[in-house]
Amino acid sequence: EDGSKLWLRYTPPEAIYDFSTVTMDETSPTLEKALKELNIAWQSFEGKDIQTSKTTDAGSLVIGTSKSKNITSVISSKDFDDLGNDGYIIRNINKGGKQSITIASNTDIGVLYGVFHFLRLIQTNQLSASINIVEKPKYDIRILNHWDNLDRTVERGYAGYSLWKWDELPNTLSPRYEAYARANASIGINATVLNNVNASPQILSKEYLHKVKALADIFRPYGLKVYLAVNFSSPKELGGLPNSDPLNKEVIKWWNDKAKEIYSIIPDFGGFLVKANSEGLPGPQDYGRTHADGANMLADALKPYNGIVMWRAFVYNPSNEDRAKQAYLEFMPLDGQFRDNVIIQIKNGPIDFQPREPFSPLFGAMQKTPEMVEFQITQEYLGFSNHLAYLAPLFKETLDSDTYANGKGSTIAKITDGTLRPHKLTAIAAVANIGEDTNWCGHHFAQSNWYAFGRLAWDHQLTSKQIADEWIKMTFSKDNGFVNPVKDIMLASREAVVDYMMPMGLHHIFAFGHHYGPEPWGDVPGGRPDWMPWYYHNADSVGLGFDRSITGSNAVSQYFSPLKEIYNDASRCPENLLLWFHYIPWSYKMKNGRIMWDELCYKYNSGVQQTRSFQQTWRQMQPYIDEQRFNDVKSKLEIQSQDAVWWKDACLLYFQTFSKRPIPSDIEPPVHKLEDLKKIKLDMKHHN
Ligand SMILES: CO[C@H]1[C@H](O)[C@@H](O)[C@H](O)O[C@@H]1C(=O)O
Repeated sequence: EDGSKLWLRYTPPEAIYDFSTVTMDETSPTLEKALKELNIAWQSFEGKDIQTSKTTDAGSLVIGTSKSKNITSVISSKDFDDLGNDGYIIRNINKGGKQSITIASNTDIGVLYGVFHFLRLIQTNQLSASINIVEKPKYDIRILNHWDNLDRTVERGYAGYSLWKWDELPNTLSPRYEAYARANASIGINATVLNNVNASPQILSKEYLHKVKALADIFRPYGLKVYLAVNFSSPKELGGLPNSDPLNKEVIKWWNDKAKEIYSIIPDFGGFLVKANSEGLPGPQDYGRTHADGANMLADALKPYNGIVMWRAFVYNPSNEDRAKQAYLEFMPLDGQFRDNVIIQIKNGPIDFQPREPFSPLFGAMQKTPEMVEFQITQEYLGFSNHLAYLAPLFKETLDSDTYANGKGSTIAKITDGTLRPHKLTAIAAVANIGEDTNWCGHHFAQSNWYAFGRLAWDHQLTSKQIADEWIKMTFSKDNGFVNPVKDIMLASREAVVDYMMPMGLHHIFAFGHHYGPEPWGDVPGGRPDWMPWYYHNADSVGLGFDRSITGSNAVSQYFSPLKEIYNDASRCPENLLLWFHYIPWSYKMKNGRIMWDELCYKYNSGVQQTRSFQQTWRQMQPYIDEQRFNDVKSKLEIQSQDAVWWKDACLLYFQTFSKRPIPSDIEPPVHKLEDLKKIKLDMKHHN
């Protein structure tokens, strides 16, 4: 039992609904996958293949689209009006005294999603006799971003090499390609960007497009569309043109021709994801043009084929006095200038996937431009694949944040899912944590973040608890003795990471480059200030934190009222963001009466204690699961708790050189010396 089966284990549940015969009177590659899935489950539950029949008398499970006679004879056509492309109905229908469950959709992919939902209900013991479910996704495009390079290294990937074996494609096809598509379909993910946003121009070469086509062909029956990240300089680098200026006619023609070529090879190609003028990558600004000029040129090339452009807002610049302000400053003036097949892809926070950030103030601010969230599933800043950090609470914290853009209740979820702004395009993205490792994600619990992203992209109203509950039951065990304590670990885990790494709004005090361990003292004389930890923490003899108030960088003014006033006022600012928005004296009184320095010590300590309690709980879980996964998780939790101590010691000992105050006597005293911690950077390599 190695974890390779993800949440698709189909261990026999308490009660099995009889679907030994499935009725279906249509066929398509996707419907065949639906039958195949039912068969995998039935094999696992009962050790037998399912039978299929074309008429409803035979089976107790009927599946099909609104074109199926079996379906239209029991479900009225108006029930399909509201389902869109991906929605479905699962209904128990009593016909002449005979019960049968019907799974129906406008499309075959909707049927497949319905089948996965039905199987999830069985596996989690939730299928009821009176079932009547109508579901459709909140977002049209539910997309993974792979940061996979063509040499198969993965930027910020901690689960081995890339799944895509470019050297073997298109002739040799790994079975994992289908397994990947199937896993995505099971949670409603319907799109994927195959390559890194730091994109090689080579991906658009004819040779690579044929490799991409091979993957697209495997993914298609599972409803998974392929997109590519493109390098803005491709016309120059790949096409040999003198420049890649988006207003140059030759450049425009190059992209038009390229789009035509792509669609002749992959007719349902999704579109482009672009990182431009960010971290040294080329972009329209190289030619004095704007993000809108660049995005629109690509959008025009893709438009005839219904392709879209996801243009990233991840930009920052050392000349700005506050990195957190840059995206807003660059993009707000362009609101209203983008084509209708462009969507702006914004990281959840204004800096960079930190354990906790406030939401990016761009959300809701661009009134005329569709916006989408980019989350990071891969744990670049949350302990890689070594630390257990269940991210649904982080994702939901962003989605549930009220921007006040259209008055109270303008949550990021409602801004981006079309509820408040009827944009043509709605989408949600996350940077994948998937690699070649047998268990896909490096840590068994990291699979839950892939799962949670898919589930929330489908329905952001689901709670973190519900998602954890179903994931645990399908992945490990349905026994409450296991489910409840493990769910508690998961639900507490992200906050524990915040506590032992960067509590109270601290951010970006990571070690240079690898972003695993702490390096609050880090400095490169003459280096870029916005890459230096001191730029973010500002520790000195008086206090700690980044002053983003009106009298500081004034980043607070990028938020709508009343948030800007709340964030601006240290006494009203949520304490978990205090040092994000304010520079606070060490002796400042917190709401609980402690001074800021003491509170910082208690927070770091609490993070460490939580990792210890995770270990304790996990040790009791041995009877419930297989040896291998039990031990894998046990040793990872050990690493996590050692790392937590390292973080606490490094940050407290370093900040103490400024605060000059004692560490409260009732917390664990540091076991390291600051000089030693400074000598050895905490790197994941330590543990291998
Ligand atoms: C793909 O590059 C990444 C880079 O590795 C990462 O450290 C930073 O978080 O963000 C960049 C981005 O999102 O573009």
